[in-house]
Amino acid sequence: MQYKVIIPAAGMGKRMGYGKNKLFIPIRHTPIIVHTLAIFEKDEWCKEIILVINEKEREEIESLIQSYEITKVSKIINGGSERQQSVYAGLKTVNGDEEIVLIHDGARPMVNIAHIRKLVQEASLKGAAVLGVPVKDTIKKVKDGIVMETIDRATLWSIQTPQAFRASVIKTAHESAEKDRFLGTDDASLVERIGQNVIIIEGDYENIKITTKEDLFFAESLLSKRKT
Ligand SMILES: Nc1ccn([C@@H]2O[C@H](COP(=O)(O)OP(=O)(O)OP(=O)(O)O)[C@@H](O)[C@H]2O)c(=O)n1
Ligand SMILES: C[C@](O)(CO)[C@H](O)COP(=O)(O)O
Repeated sequence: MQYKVIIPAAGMGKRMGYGKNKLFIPIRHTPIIVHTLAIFEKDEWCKEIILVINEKEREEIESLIQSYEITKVSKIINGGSERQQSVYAGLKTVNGDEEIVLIHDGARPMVNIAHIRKLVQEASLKGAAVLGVPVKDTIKKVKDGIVMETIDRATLWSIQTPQAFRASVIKTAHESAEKDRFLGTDDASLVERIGQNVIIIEGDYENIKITTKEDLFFAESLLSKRKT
């Protein structure tokens, strides 16, 4: 079983406050984006990486790909101002309709290959599948600083990437979202809105998205543990 992966890496890392794209921050002397790319370089089921970048960072990215010998990067596409636009730019380069396409944040360098493969198998059967973990905290709806509602935690999952789709499903979903000017925070929400079921595959709590500086400490200790 094989898949292609689109890796959006064109963000600005504003919440990290690093002053440039957080994906260049080194963890154990290797940039975050390289850790992420290396996972798919290693997975034999992955046949192609489509990397979506900020055009101003092309030279830096190409140099990293060369020096770390990431051979599966077939295309380096310029992204947009929103994550969804970046993903769609990468998706437009995918021709087949039946192939399995994964979309994985460049900011998630610790995803487990076994979970990726479960996603691929589920997406090939059902058309759409995402990784997630049950929420550990109590979640409440708040308005103007006042708690409006406590949501039943048994129904809540924290959704991650990769998100895996049959190419025809995710292409239709992005086309529909663009036509309707709908902006979602993940790709699965675009698929849900066109009436396609999305299957949850339980992942693990190590697959964090590196977003704020506290996440760097967690990532550093996890990657150190894995290397020992
Ligand atoms: N216009 C954008 C915005 C985000 N991303 C990518 O989507 C992933 C998830 O986005 P996020 O964690 O929000 O990254 P940033 O947008 O860089 O962070 P911030 O919102 O703090 O600026 C990241 O790998 C990021 O590089 C992208 O390709 N294009
Ligand atoms: C796609 C995602 O990682 C799923 O949790 C998340 O929605 C990305 O959000 P961001 O604000 O673009 O990082």
